[in-house]
Amino acid sequence: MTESGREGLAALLARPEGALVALDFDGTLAPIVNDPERAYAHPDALPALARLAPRIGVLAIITGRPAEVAVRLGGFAGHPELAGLTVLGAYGAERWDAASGALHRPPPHPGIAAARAELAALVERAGPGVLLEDKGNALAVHTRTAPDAAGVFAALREPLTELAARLGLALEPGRFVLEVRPPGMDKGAALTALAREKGASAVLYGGDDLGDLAAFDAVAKLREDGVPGVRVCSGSTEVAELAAVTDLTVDGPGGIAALLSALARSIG
Ligand SMILES: O=P(O)(O)OC[C@H]1O[C@H](O[C@H]2O[C@H](CO)[C@@H](O)[C@H](O)[C@H]2O)[C@H](O)[C@@H](O)[C@@H]1O
Repeated sequence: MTESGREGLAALLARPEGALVALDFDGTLAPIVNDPERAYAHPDALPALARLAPRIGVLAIITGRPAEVAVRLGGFAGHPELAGLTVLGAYGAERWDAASGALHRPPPHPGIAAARAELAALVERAGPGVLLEDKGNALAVHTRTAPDAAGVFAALREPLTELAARLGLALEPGRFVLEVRPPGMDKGAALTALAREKGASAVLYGGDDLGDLAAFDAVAKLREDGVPGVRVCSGSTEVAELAAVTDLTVDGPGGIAALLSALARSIG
């Protein structure tokens, strides 16, 4: 644990009713699997979240998934303990609040329809094991199940970067995934806005992938602005570099669930 992380954690435990705990979904609450449609939350995640939520100010999920997909795969709806949960989907462009059940979803970016048509052909040509995940307002090309997952990922990066730029979209690289999505929002902006909205006195953010870097940067910026925070890496061999920019590394989604349970026990 870094010194700043220690301070962030101490502030969270000293005044848990003012704390914001925000977590990524895939790779942090849900183990990574081959089929994105079957990426369910770790069995210990929901009980840990349910124990922690009533003991802190705000619990949030900030994910690249559409908000309603994260709610479904996480099993987050209909739990009295999670009545205050907020899920920010599509890197913060979408919002679902458990309290009201309301879902805010912006209209699709005009470039997405054109990207959809082009990507279908590109994925077809890329060979076996390359999958297209259609998220409505974003398109993710997965190479995890290709025979040469890393090679295909590297080969697709340039054409997808070019396609995204041409259509006014952004390219979001992740764990064997290249996502084409609307620009203008990231997890850092989403986390900062939520922290300000809720008047958070301390922040904890946990994530596992490159898309979480903006949120880790946001925690560092909040710290400079006087809001203590702690950055937790859900560790993996796939994104080993993340440990260098976080305060604490735990062993994947199981480690995250154990940390959340330990926080709930410490708060009492
Ligand atoms: O922001 P996140 O919640 O971490 O979502 C990021 C992307 O996660 C998903 O892909 C990743 O998980 C899949 C299921 O375990 C795995 O097969 C894939 O290799 C990973 O990259 C999701 O499918 C994407 O849409 C998200 O953007």
